[in-house]
Amino acid sequence: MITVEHLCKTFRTANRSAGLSSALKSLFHREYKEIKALDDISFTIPDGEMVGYIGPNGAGKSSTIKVLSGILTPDKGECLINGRVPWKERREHVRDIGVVFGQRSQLWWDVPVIDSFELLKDIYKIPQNAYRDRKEELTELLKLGDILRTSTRQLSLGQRMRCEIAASLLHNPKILFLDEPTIGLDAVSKIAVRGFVQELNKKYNTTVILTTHDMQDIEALTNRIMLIGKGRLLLDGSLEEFKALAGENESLDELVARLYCQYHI
Ligand SMILES: Nc1ncnc2c1ncn2[C@@H]1O[C@H](COP(=O)(O)OP(=O)(O)OP(=O)(O)O)[C@@H](O)[C@H]1O
Repeated sequence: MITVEHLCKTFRTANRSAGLSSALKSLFHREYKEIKALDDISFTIPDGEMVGYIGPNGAGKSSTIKVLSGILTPDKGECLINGRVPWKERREHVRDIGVVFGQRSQLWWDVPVIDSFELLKDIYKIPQNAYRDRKEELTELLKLGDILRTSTRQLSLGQRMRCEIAASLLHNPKILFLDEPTIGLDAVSKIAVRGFVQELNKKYNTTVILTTHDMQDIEALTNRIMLIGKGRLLLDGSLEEFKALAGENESLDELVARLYCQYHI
């Protein structure tokens, strides 16, 4: 169970104009601007739910995932995941979660994928038998047989993403955070990733929080949508309720674009 109450996070960044004289000036006098990445966010996610967390670029989606995974400490607010505060009990918390950032890799770049898996086994202290069974299961489901001995840098994007997903699940986490998991993938790879996540949820009741700009991912995988903009949670309801907002002949992409305009986000 994930409970988030009144979460706030503000980033303070230096304002810098272009040019050498501005660079010199900024050595003596700096102006700062504040960005409210998370502005009073509250929600609850029960075990086994698949949630789509959507919003435009810069809305605060990744910041939320970072707080929930314990990477980022909020300024204010509460968050309890399976009874733990993520950023305070990180060591224990990471055993419960798997995280896939589509735009970043958690695999070691120059070594065969299987070596990354072995390292993760040691990091998560996965017992040998449990690791072997899990690796075999993931290898079969994600069709990794031919690529486990290839180094990450030599994999295609689709192959790498399947390996990333397997790596995030080796320790059998109860919660999976997927941040743009199908970005840049071809249609076949996208369908494979979606199918796998559906199976995972069905078999293990894994909670899935998916952030993406791909509304087909959202439609295929989630039963609840949360829409965030400028750090604020603007909509939270079932996929059906969300779809009902669409006008006649309006696609989900068009609906989302209209909502972004409507909310000025
Ligand atoms: N480390 C940081 N320092 C300063 N500002 C940051 C930092 N991380 C995020 N921000 C700002 O916080 C806001 C929310 O960023 P976040 O990455 O959470 O958005 P997002 O919804 O994930 O966007 P995208 O869809 O582009 O990935 C943005 O305005 C971003 O510039």
